[in-house]
Amino acid sequence: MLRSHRVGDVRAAEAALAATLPDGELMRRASQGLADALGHVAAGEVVLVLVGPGNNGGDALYAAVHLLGRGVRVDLCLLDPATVHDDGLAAALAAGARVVDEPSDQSHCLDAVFGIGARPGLTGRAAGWAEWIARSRPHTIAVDVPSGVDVDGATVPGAHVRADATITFGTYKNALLVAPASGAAGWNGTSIPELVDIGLGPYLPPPSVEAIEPSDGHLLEDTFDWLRSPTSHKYARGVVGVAAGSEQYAGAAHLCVAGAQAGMAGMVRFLGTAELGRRVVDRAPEVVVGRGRVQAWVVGPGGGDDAGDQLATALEDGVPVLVDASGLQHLPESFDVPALLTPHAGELAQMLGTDRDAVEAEPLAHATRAAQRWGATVLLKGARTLVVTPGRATRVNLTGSPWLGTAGSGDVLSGLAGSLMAAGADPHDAGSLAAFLHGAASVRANLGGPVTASAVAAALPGTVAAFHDGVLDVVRDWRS
Ligand SMILES: NC(=O)C1=CN([C@@H]2O[C@H](COP(=O)(O)OP(=O)(O)OC[C@H]3O[C@@H](n4cnc5c(N)ncnc54)[C@H](O)[C@@H]3O)[C@@H](O)[C@H]2O)[C@@H](O)CC1
Repeated sequence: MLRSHRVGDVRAAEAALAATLPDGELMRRASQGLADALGHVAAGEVVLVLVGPGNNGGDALYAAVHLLGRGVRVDLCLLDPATVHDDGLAAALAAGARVVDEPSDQSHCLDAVFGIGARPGLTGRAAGWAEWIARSRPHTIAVDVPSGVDVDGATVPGAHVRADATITFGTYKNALLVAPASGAAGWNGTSIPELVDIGLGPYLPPPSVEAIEPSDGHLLEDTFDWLRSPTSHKYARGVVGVAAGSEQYAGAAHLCVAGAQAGMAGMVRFLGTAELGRRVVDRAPEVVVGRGRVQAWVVGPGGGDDAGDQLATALEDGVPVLVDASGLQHLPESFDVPALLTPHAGELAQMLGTDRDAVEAEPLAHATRAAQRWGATVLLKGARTLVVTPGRATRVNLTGSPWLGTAGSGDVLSGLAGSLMAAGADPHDAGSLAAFLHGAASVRANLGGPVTASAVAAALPGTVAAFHDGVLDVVRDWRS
């Protein structure tokens, strides 16, 4: 699991660790790690270091000393010479760095304007530097975080640096994992921001945000007891009820069922019109049509006018429920059962009485508001799908690719997540595991190119197996 922490928690952990170490040792570790991570810069090349007033600038100045020692040339732009890290500057100058007034034609840039001490939004010269990066496109590495982003809220409320990569210290920060700020941290293909271990681990509290990784296949056996049982049978695995599809969106019924069949439940029960039921069974003969006992319900994908009635009926069963799409327009005041709500940004905006732009600008804040409002788990679909449950570390999904934004992929996701709930996962684990598997399946289905929702569903069983066996390979493909 990748973990990110809030600034206050990072600072407290740093203070506790620093108290056990000689003065300056933390910055020494950070700057050494930073210089090591800059191994791709060759002797003779010029790196422009944008230096702010705090320790973030100090890290970069000491890293510059290492670079200069390797024959790299270093230009320094100082935001304010009066407030720069004095000892760091003296060391860099003594090693041969040169102070320049403004950026010019350097092809490498180190953004050390602000770190975790940043107030969001750059102004004045710092904003001008961010503009220069956007215009001249030097290869830019952000130190700890890209300057100007909101580190905890993971938003980009004003001018900020857009980096090609970020090298961060001690633990991830929310802004490096969660959109939209994660876009400024410079994800490249399959890589994520690089983490330099400075020894913070034992001093960190539980994370603010976490992300499932390919090596977390143990989560399946941790979550689904019956996976370890040789006497397991279909009812032990659970039955998932799917109330999805309508005359207008008949395909949603098929796709939701396909997602549910690819999940962990032992049986799928379908509820819909007689005609839709016949069509579902024609394509998926394992499905049982009609009411009966289920361990979790999925209501709403591609639903019609009766979505409200279907949700009310499902809630009478007293089992966990996943509500998607049209079902989201009929939410009760609160839930008496574990609930997973799976809106996209537009649907979440409607639920909260705001507009889509506001949700996209602050997805973490809005998903959190909705989770608290309904006392439910909210899975906010997007390029960085969020799963938010009051009292739990938020999960952000890092698998998938832009190709996953395709008609019907949400129907597959809700079927899959409902299937995991029926099989014993709570809404938080079900939503986050489903998002992880769904994204990974899309990449496995066709790395680097388009996928259909049906192809994603077809790739799911193999993805579950590979995850369980710890042999998942490439799971993301984001090219910025
Ligand atoms: N605390 C520690 O022990 C360690 C800190 N490290 C580094 O230290 C950084 C944090 O250092 P600092 O706390 O000095 O914080 P920063 O280096 O982020 O700088 C904060 C300073 O910048 C000013 N500032 C922030 N945002 C501004 C804005 N938008 N416009 C104008 N001025 C603004 C603040 O008033 C403050 O003076 C980390 O990100 C990391 O790079 C590392 O060396 C590891 C160890």
